[in-house]
Amino acid sequence: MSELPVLISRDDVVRLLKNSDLIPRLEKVMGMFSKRNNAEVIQPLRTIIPLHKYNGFVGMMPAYVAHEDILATKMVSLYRRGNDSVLPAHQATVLLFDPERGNVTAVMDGTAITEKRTAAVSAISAKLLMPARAEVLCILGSGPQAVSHYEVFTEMFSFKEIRVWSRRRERAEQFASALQGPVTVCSSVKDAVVGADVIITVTLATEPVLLGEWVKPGAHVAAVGACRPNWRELDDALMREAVVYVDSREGAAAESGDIILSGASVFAELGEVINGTKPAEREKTTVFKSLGMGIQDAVSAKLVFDQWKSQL
Ligand SMILES: NC(=O)C1=CN([C@@H]2O[C@H](COP(=O)(O)OP(=O)(O)OC[C@H]3O[C@@H](n4cnc5c(N)ncnc54)[C@H](O)[C@@H]3O)[C@@H](O)[C@H]2O)C=CC1
Ligand SMILES: O=C([O-])C1=[NH+]CCC1
Repeated sequence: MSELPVLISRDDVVRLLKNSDLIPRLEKVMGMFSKRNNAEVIQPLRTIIPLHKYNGFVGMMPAYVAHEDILATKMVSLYRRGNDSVLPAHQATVLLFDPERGNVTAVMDGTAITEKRTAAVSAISAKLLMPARAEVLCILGSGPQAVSHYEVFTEMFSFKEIRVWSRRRERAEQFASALQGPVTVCSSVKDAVVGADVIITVTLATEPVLLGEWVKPGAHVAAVGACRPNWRELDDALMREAVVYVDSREGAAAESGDIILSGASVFAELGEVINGTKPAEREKTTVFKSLGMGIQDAVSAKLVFDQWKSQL
């Protein structure tokens, strides 16, 4: 009988997963993924079980990173709940395996991993694609992803102004007052977006909230929501005008309503920019369409587990 897996809580994941360790590992694994070498990285397309009755779905995200010998699976649920629900939209668990023996070594909170690794990947996209003198950051949405994006973007960059918009103004005010630094709360998406150099969309919208006509030429958009083929956050004008980068071409073709429904073409994966095989078109308007990858969860989980063991 194998040893029982260890359980790692949300508090431990938050404490152990540092952006400074995570970001180089995410860059490395996304670069390896974009080489499409199955001997290095195996990441099947996410399997989705729709739960129409509950207005949600569960996604299964297995991945194997051969170079680091990391085998993991994340299970993540997403429910579009009513405004007054106290339950979170996303809940996730990551199983980390011993790839040699085949047993599960750790079961850990995947919700914090999802928050941190998604924001870290958006920060990598901004590092590579935002205009050279980016001064104004705009965040659309005020949920956990808005918080994790605020944290890593303020850790990595120095913006002169940070704006937030949320569908319910009181939520944007709560978001702003819970943070360390000054944030301008905006009453409309247009007010938040006009003149911004970097725009992060972290909403649960299913119709476009961000219109191309408001976006400053040369701005960078990290588009994080709208993860189903019939959901949108960005309009056709923006999708067709911008140079579009994705995390995975296969994922984007299967899951991104913003890409599928606008007919926009994908210019490159972020991993290709990291590898230097595709250019970073910084001076043009760029969209990074993020959907999330099992390999991002796998390297995050390994990092958490290694840190956790080192502190025993
Ligand atoms: N690309 C990736 O790897 C990942 C993407 N996500 C996506 O990021 C987004 C944000 O996630 P969380 O902060 O956890 O979600 P959340 O549900 O806690 O927050 C979503 C925000 O969107 C707003 N919102 C809801 N419906 C809206 C609508 N119709 N129009 C405009 N705003 C609306 C809410 O008021 C809230 O401010 C979601 O779309 C989620 O699926 C989440 C995890 C990973
Ligand atoms: O990668 C991920 O965990 C998710 N992407 C969209 C919803 C959850």
